[in-house]
Amino acid sequence: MAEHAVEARGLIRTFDDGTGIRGVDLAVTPGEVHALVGLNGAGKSTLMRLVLGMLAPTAGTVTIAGRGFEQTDWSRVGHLVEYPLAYRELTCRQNLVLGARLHGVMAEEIVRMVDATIAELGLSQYADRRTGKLSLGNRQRLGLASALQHNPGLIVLDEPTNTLDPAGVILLREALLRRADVGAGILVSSHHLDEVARIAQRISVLNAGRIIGTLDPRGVDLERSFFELVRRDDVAA
Ligand SMILES: Nc1ncnc2c1ncn2[C@@H]1O[C@H](COP(=O)(O)OP(=O)(O)OP(=O)(O)O)[C@@H](O)[C@H]1O
Repeated sequence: MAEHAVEARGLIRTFDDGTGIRGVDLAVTPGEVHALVGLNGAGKSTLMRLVLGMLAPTAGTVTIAGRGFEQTDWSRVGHLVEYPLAYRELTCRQNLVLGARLHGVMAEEIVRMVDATIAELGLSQYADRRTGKLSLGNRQRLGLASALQHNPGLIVLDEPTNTLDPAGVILLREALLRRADVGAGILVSSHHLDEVARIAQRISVLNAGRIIGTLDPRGVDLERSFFELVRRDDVAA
């Protein structure tokens, strides 16, 4: 069986107030878009940070392409969790070149790759503008470009459509589907059920730190199914 792009087993990380992640198993297969949905505070960002090794688990394991963190090839991972990391005084293009170097992209590949991603995310007219002068949405597009440009095998994005305009949402959707088509495994969190239903093969519902069920992306009235799952879980708790 092909190995997972990422696999988490028995992940636990609770905070002092008792919230956090309370035992999660999760896998993303190559070529799959796996969406995580949940209410504010359900634990989506915490889970993504655990999956990326940005936060240490109290218990559980994560493997990326079959390897533990120590052996992970981080040049094959792209992520945007929390806010886009970019130097304000550098231009969009300069930030992307730097990101490409950090991801180990070969020098002769960088210009072509950066130009392609700038066009892909609709940043051409801002390419030479200082990042500090970009609007919030264009800074988000830059963060996404940096996460995607090196065509990673694993992509992890936390609420990537935040601050994007409708054109940006479509560009992102197409960019993700293109990468999934060539085998990337994509883990993406969102509050927009309709949007994730367009791209995800699997939608996992997170509530109070646990995965409580899945939604069928082709199902009708996803909102109702989502709230029903959450309500039942809250009542059981
Ligand atoms: N570093 C931290 N220290 C203490 N508590 C934390 C920390 N990070 C997250 N939490 C708590 O863990 C819970 C889950 O937060 P998290 O940000 O993962 O939720 P989320 O599902 O991403 O929410 P949202 O949709 O609002 O972004 C919250 O109650 C939050 O206050």
